[in-house]
Amino acid sequence: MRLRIDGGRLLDLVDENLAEASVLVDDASGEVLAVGRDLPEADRVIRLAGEVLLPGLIDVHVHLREPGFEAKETIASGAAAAAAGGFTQIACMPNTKPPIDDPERVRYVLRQAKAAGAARVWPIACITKGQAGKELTDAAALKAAGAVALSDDGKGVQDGGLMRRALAQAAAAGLPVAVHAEDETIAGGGVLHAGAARRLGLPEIPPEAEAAMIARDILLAEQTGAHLHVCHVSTAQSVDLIRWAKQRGVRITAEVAPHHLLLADDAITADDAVYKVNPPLRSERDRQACVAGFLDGTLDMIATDHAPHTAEEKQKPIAEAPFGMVGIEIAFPLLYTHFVAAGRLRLAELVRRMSTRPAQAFGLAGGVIRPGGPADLVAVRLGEERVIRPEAFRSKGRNTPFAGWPVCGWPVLTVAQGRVIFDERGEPHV
Ligand SMILES: NC(=O)N[C@@H](CC(=O)O)C(=O)O
Ligand SMILES: [Zn+2]
Ligand SMILES: [Zn+2]
Repeated sequence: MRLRIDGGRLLDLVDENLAEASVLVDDASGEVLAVGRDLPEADRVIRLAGEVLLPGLIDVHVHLREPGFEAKETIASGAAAAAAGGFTQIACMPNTKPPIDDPERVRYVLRQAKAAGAARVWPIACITKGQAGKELTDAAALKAAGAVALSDDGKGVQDGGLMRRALAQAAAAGLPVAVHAEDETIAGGGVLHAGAARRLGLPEIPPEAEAAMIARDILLAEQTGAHLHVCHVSTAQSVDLIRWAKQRGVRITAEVAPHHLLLADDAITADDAVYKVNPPLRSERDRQACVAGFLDGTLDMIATDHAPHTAEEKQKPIAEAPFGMVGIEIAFPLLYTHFVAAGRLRLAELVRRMSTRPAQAFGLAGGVIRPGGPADLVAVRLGEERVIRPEAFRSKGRNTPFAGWPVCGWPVLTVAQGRVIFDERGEPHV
């Protein structure tokens, strides 16, 4: 079926202009057939009201919780939440039960994702069997089954010698290694950054727990030639180390989560586990260093680290509740509002950091709307302000500290592989 989308304003990522243009897509090939004015007839026409058309967003770090933790999220609910957030492709972390550490489990994730029919899902497989940090998985076999990266996300690989062999094997297989950098001997069972930890009388996670492991992995990536992808960067030291690694020519990419750009530990004034996340919300100085690193490109891309948990789990005190925040349905509006509308970043640059760059780093097609490219796009209403209401999320997870924040830039139509996967048009609220 050929679908034509009229009435939108297309963002050109080269000259950064917005121009009225139609897009003709085909769900048989999943490709864009044509872009421009006076396009040919289609089987179905969607008429937009001047919304801005962007390439589908791509999030390389989400937790879909299936198999094993379906009360938190399923592949179907997470992929639908992604579509509502304007994401057409997501890569999911393997810290499920059982963990995704063999080819059959990779294929299981792909099958469930296909059946869900929402955002496309790319499985990330474990670095070590069972994420136990003892024995390596088979990188080549995992890649052949469809894994796009390796990660033991949720914890760091504590054994440096094992990590060195993991990077060598991943380099040979052609897979990036996405690291959750956390030295457990430094983190020592902490739960919050120093300021909030002191106020609430809880143990801290020192920033060195993250930065020390990033330093180790940079040196190992340089030595093995592997592509090191650093997850959820949260400290000033980490940003400096990644900047240094890039100057040395190390193959490294890094992501930062919206919550680490927009919140610091001074937001935590009570024992409320909605603020509990790993790595923790850091100092205001760390937050500003992450913002500077994001703006100057040291931190290449946004990834949400969408980490759904049940209300019951998050009602526990900080000491006992699980780490994690959801974010995939609100990432674009939050960043559009606080960076683009605030005049700190151009729209085209935000789109590169949420679509083009993640696609390049993980070897995915997409990140640009062009004939012959994947028919993945999102229409957003830049001017319409709405308040974040977790109860309206498609995700099963409601655990976000951004509830009640007024933001604009909401996605209203998401198309993936030429098929509508989210449509919430209707009258603009303003
Ligand atoms: N980020 C989190 O706080 N939690 C993640 C694990 C992780 O990303 O390390 C989770 O799986 O819940
Ligand atoms: Zn992590
Ligand atoms: Zn994660």
